[in-house]
Amino acid sequence: MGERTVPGPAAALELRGVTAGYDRRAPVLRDVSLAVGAGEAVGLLGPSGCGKSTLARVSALLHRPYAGTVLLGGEEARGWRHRAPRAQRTAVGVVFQQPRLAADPRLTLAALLAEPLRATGRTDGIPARTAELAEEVGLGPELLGRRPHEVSDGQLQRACLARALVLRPRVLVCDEMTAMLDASTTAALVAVVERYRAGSGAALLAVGHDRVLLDRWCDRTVHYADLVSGAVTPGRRAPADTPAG
Ligand SMILES: Nc1ncnc2c1ncn2[C@@H]1O[C@H](COP(=O)(O)OP(=O)(O)OP(=O)(O)O)[C@@H](O)[C@H]1O
Repeated sequence: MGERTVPGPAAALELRGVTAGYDRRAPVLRDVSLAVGAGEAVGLLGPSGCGKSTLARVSALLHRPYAGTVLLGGEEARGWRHRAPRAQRTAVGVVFQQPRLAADPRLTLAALLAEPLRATGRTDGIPARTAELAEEVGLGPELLGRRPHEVSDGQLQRACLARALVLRPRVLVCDEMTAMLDASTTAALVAVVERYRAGSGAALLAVGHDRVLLDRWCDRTVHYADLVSGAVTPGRRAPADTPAG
């Protein structure tokens, strides 16, 4: 009798042979593969301009690759940006480096937090959910009525993180989330992410330049160069990173 193959648990996020960029003739990502296991935290290092943010955007279904496959919980992505099925779009939360580019300047922080709830028709209990999240990320209630230009970068990034968590994603992508922040705000936001992961079992892909932070924060740290043409095996450590950017 032939040996039975028992399938392993599906990765929370997987990129298989992804080629992507902004010009088909010169893609930024070429045949890149990466798997982030369910509940796993993976740090991604790499020199400035190598394509980490592009990879983060592909992972969050915000940028359509030219070739290759993105899987969420073992299911192939079936669309990109607003064409992604709602269940897949909401399975990934993303936080970018620059909150001022990511946040709509016309919205109050309360409206910013509630936006994904409204967009997905989950309008019941919005004030309670936004208050709960604001407290979780350390945003005082007096800040919720302010607009982005009336708060600090750190406060706005706390709001962006809360917004990324409001739909309780299975995967969180943090693209240099703390690069603009001081040490205490960095520690506070990392703690928020870790509390969320401990409570939800969500996976994390944390892109950054700070090797010490990523090593401390994540289960493993991979280097972008190791992702090209072949998956990184769990447990493999990245070689020393050259600080860049
Ligand atoms: N919207 C865009 N249009 C054209 N080219 C772009 C665009 N965004 C990024 N690029 C280019 O794609 C390449 C990879 O950029 P990306 O932002 O993914 O790199 P990165 O590794 O995140 O860099 P950094 O560490 O400096 O943030 C760069 O050469 C960049 O100039």
